[in-house]
Amino acid sequence: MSLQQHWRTPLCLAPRHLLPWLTERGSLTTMLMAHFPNISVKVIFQGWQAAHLDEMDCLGPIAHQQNIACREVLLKSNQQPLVYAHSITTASALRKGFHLFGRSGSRPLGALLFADPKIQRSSLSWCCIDTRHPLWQKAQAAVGHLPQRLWARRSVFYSGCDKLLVTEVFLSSINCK
Ligand SMILES: C=C(O[C@@H]1C=C(C(=O)O)C=C[C@H]1O)C(=O)O
Repeated sequence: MSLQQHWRTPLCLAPRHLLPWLTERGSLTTMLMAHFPNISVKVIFQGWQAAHLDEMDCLGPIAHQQNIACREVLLKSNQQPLVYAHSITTASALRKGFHLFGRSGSRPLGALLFADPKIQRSSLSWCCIDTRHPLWQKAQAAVGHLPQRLWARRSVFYSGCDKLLVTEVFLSSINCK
């Protein structure tokens, strides 16, 4: 059955082994480190990019007028990619609440986000993305061959009025040990 691609997909449709990963409210990086050896962050892209249509509304109307700062990474265990992550924020947020976004480098973004008590996180939402979704296509460009459908989650981090949208796509190698 081909699931509709929308971010209100009920979790009951997700594979059981992915549920702990899809629902983790703390740092995903920290959870990966607890289950896999030698976690590293490979930065695929860090710069300005247009937001995808299904992301625009998450950042609010300001995102329709401003450039969007984007960071794409692979979280890997040794050389095995586990998660493709895509994070976006606005130019004005870069100057204020998420001024460290552009300087994370190969440090996991979560190390910055979860260290700041002023930063709050919205609820998680989930989607089973397929080859039509731009993030599936970007993950494939980064990783190579991928299953036709991948489960992803996303949430908005808030620093005051500033917003950062983080989307994490779980690659087939991740299996909650
Ligand atoms: C938000 C977190 O940071 C992780 C690391 C990211 C990065 O370095 O760009 C992006 C998303 C997350 O998978 C986390 O650890 O939960």
